[in-house]
Amino acid sequence: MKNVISSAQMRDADRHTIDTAPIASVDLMERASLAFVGAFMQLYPDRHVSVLVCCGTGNNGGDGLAIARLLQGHGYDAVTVWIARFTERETDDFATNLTRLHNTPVTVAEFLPADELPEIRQSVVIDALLGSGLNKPLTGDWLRLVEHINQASKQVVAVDIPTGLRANGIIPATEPTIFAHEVITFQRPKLSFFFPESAQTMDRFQVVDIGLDEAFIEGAPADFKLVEPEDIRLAYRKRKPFSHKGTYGHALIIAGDTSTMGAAILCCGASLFSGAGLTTACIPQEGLLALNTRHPEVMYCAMADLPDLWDRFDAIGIGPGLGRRVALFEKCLAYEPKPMVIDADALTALAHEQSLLDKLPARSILTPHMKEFDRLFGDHGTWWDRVRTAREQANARGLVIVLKNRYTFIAIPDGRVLINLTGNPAMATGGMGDVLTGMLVAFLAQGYTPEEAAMLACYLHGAAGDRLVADVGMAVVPATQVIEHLPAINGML
Ligand SMILES: NC(=O)C1=CN([C@@H]2O[C@H](COP(=O)(O)OP(=O)(O)OC[C@H]3O[C@@H](n4cnc5c(N)ncnc54)[C@H](O)[C@@H]3O)[C@@H](O)[C@H]2O)[C@@H](O)CC1
Ligand SMILES: Nc1ncnc2c1ncn2[C@@H]1O[C@H](COP(=O)(O)OP(=O)(O)O)[C@@H](O)[C@H]1O
Ligand SMILES: [K+]
Repeated sequence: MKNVISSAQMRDADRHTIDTAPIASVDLMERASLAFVGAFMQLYPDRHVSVLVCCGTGNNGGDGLAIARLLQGHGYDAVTVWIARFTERETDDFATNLTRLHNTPVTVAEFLPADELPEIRQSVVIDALLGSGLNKPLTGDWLRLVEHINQASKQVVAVDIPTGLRANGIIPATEPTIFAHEVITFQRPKLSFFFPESAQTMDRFQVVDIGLDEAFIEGAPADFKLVEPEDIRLAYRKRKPFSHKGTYGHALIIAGDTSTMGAAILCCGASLFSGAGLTTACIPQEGLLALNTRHPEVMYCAMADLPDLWDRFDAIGIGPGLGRRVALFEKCLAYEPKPMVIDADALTALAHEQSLLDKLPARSILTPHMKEFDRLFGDHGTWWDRVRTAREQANARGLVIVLKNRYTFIAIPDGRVLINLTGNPAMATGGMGDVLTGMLVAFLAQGYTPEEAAMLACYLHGAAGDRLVADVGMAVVPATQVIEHLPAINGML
């Protein structure tokens, strides 16, 4: 897993790399700018595209000046630079890069406070006004310039972070920022990029390596960790030659009601395709025909038989489409504790009867989306607050809380939050959460720890959706397709 680090830690990594590599600070800026230009050229290969690079006078602006020079060197023939001289301060590396830029044909215009801003005629604006040095909301001339750029409705590519966006995940809705279509960010994504409020500021980001000392970054204390493909490869256990169905555990899915039987069937299908040795469904009897037709491999257990059969199961998933049968949930909490995934209607039951929270088996997995989370733990005005509560609750109660989102946050008992990067908006369709729950139960049944199960299920669920978009070209991914695509994921493990 990779650390997500703060701006202050990034500055430390910067300094450490300069001291130990060793590399001159201005050469590190050159490396960052080269990396930016490499990514930019992929986005805009046409050398005749007109580009306006808007620079502040700090190091983000210094990057902008180097980028303008490098683009010109690569044959981009319509590069213009604007410098916002709104303060007398400039960094040394900015000054060096300005001298270097003056030796090129790139046109440079400087603007003082209150100067009138000309119309922006270029097609693409590179935002190098302010970066991770942002220390207060934009006001005055900065705000005026940012609004001028936003109003021009051009394609905006931000250097490192959109001007005005804080890096630390706290994104006040009222703080103005530039709107960037693309962000090319250095070494690590900024924590804010994973919070839904960042959508008011940016569309997409990509990370470029600028050669900072990785060992130093990974040695820094970090509460947020990115789940990487390598983590999945290491955690995932391939099936053994002499194994049998008993090796892979027995998953019980307690789900479904008359009008929501599909949720139970999706959940069972996901368990089946995620490798549980056996899957049993505790559904209303009226759903049996559908279940047997769709997944003849899945067994059935009547509600009344649950207490007698309970010992057979290695992991329990409860909640998808459970509807009026939620009383079952309370009953199950009285049986011998088993690894458990609590979703959907079972989460709502928890919200109504908070005392049940204390009865959950240790290290249970809760899988709320935003609304379920707030019903359970109270309204939250921002995602930062919501994630903070998830951390506190996971830590205090020893739970794994899978807070579902474009980037799902997995709060684990030790206080850390794992961020899952896979998945895409084509997956924003009903039933997708039921699939995730079935996957989680299957991994628990196979003996994975709740943390491992959460990491594997979230990653593979999103990766299956990503494959369907990238390889099959689907614009919308129905949940059944994710289930059927899960075996194909095996090829990447
Ligand atoms: N590893 C790194 O940290 C590297 C950083 N580089 C670049 O350096 C940037 C950070 O540079 P700086 O620390 O010089 O800071 P910035 O260039 O982001 O900001 C410059 C200065 O503006 C002032 N300021 C902050 N918020 C303001 C506001 N709202 N209104 C008016 N003034 C404000 C602050 O005094 C700040 O130091 C990064 O974003 C990145 O682009 C790269 O050059 C290379 C490596
Ligand atoms: N825009 C998106 N990007 C990535 N993943 C998404 C997106 N929209 C939904 N998902 C994923 O799909 C699942 C939806 O879960 P949920 O809202 O509980 O669905 P349902 O209740 O319909 O089953 C979550 O795992 C979520 O992360
Ligand atoms: K910027």
